[in-house]
Amino acid sequence: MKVGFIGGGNMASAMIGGMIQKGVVSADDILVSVRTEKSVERLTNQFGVQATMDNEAVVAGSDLVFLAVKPNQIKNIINLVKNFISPEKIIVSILPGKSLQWLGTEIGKPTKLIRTMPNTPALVGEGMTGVCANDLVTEEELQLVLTLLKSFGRAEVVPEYLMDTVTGVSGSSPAYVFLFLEALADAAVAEGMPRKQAYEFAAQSVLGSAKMLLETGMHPGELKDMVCSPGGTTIEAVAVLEREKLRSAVIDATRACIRKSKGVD
Ligand SMILES: NC(=O)C1=CN([C@@H]2O[C@H](COP(=O)(O)OP(=O)(O)OC[C@H]3O[C@@H](n4cnc5c(N)ncnc54)[C@H](O)[C@@H]3O)[C@@H](O)[C@H]2O)C=CC1
Ligand SMILES: O=C(O)[C@@H]1CCC=N1
Repeated sequence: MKVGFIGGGNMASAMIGGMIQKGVVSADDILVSVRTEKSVERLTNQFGVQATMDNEAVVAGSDLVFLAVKPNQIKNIINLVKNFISPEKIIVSILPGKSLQWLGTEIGKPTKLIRTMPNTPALVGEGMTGVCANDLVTEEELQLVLTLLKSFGRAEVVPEYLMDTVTGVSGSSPAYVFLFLEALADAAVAEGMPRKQAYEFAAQSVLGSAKMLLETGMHPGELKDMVCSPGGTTIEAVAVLEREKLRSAVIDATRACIRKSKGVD
């Protein structure tokens, strides 16, 4: 199977890297179109894929095509390539805010469409992708796409009305987590820890905490309580985070992201 990507930026590169590393698609079977010669060179050197500036050639030559450009480019791209989209090809969007119906209308003919929202931890095999499909996609085809997406992390089917929520809770959230990690490390640096070591201690702590939540099935409040010794150090930090409204800030920020995803034009 030939897998195409229109757009080879941050997100597509993370997905391509993950797929090749896991061996679900070989680099020879991946075609990518980008806007500049420099990007063609980067993708060829980095992954050994076939990179080009010819979007039509990528659609014509692929069985499955990921649309991985920015939302403001997608109308133009669809106009350029729609004549090369045939009924047996599967089109997989990774764009926020663009519904299956919107994509179908732009393409202008019955097309197998899958809408996804991945995230950049795909680059290290720990992505999280939300997925929904239109009714022209068979169960077998959906499973095939899930296999591709699971090569770089977890992937789950969700109803389409939750896709903007997926943008907020996992698509965009690595950025919020990196802000938190940077601040955590800054505090350690302020107390004299070398920067590199501070990132290692902070990142491994967040990684381990996330793993505990996923693997123990325990409530996050219970896991937090396990860390807070009575009269101890942790509860002092928790009290400051509560006073500074960390949780409200995260809820408000995530909902702002979801609102933006709903309103993408
Ligand atoms: N970066 C992220 O964490 C995530 C991004 N997304 C979505 O993925 C899409 C791509 O985002 P990024 O990779 O971050 O953006 P990016 O700016 O890194 O990449 C965009 C890519 O599109 C290509 N491109 C632009 N115009 C083109 C054209 N006319 N023909 C062919 N290629 C063209 C560029 O060469 C570039 O490779 C966006 O819709 C974004 O919302 C979804 C989930 C996570
Ligand atoms: O910021 C963005 O628009 C994209 C969508 C999810 C993550 N990055």
